[in-house]
Amino acid sequence: MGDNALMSDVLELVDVSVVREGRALVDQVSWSVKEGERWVILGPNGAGKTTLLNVASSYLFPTKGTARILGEKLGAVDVFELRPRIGIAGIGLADKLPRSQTVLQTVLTAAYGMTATWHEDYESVDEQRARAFLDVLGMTEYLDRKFGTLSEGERKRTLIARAMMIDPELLMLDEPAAGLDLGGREDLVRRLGRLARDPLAPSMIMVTHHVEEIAPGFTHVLMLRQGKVLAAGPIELELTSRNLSKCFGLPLVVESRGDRWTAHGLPLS
Ligand SMILES: Nc1ncnc2c1ncn2[C@@H]1O[C@H](COP(=O)(O)OP(=O)(O)OP(=O)(O)O)[C@@H](O)[C@H]1O
Repeated sequence: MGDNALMSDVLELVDVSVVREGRALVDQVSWSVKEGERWVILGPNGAGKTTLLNVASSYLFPTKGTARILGEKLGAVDVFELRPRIGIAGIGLADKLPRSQTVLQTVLTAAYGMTATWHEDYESVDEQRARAFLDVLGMTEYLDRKFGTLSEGERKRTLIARAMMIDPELLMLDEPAAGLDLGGREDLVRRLGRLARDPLAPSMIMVTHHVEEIAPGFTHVLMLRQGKVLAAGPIELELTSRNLSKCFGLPLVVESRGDRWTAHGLPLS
């Protein structure tokens, strides 16, 4: 990473609101993500995290405000040119992918912007890349397994490899550790940590509910509550007990141990 002057904005939201049925799901959010940064979006259920991620990935237009993604202004750019530059690993995608395709095919099809069709004429260089990403995510033993037979953790790791396959400039991870058991979560956090610390890896934005899921190497946090930004900035400055308590609406203590985070509620008096 260079110094600030050298970093360009990967994402620049100015006063962005998303209003539905008279309610601001995202409320006057101003937020910028610079190249190379790794952001965590934290917030309780219904805070607007997914809505914000949908704006940041060009799938939702703000009702008010302006959004620039990878230097392009939403509304003035052809989103079909923009979207291939953004990798998204969210469990919503899993339902759209054919269950009968193998893990390798599931990742390979991403290179061609498809969810389904499988050709026999993929370039061998693409296959090598798909194998390499699956290896990074610990999926080498599952290459020939049908996607539909994978466990949730295996499916999530496959989806991250798939998102990497397009060589994205921005990688979005929507609750990648939700539903995983302790071992699965720790395995994923280790792998995400390796990715986050790789200077060649894309800028990243990860949505989560739990500070325990923040992998080492993540640099910034944005806390949302009722659609509004409560805090945004470097993790070591903003991930405080005070901010987290306000964010989740009850007294919480957050601690860092080594390069990881934990949080717990205070006992009832
Ligand atoms: N199309 C819509 N119309 C009306 N309300 C909506 C719409 N989409 C989402 N909402 C509401 O907006 C709020 C924010 O939803 P969003 O999914 O962004 O929250 P979230 O922080 O991702 O929540 P969770 O942690 O539960 O996934 C929720 O109260 C949700 O019910």
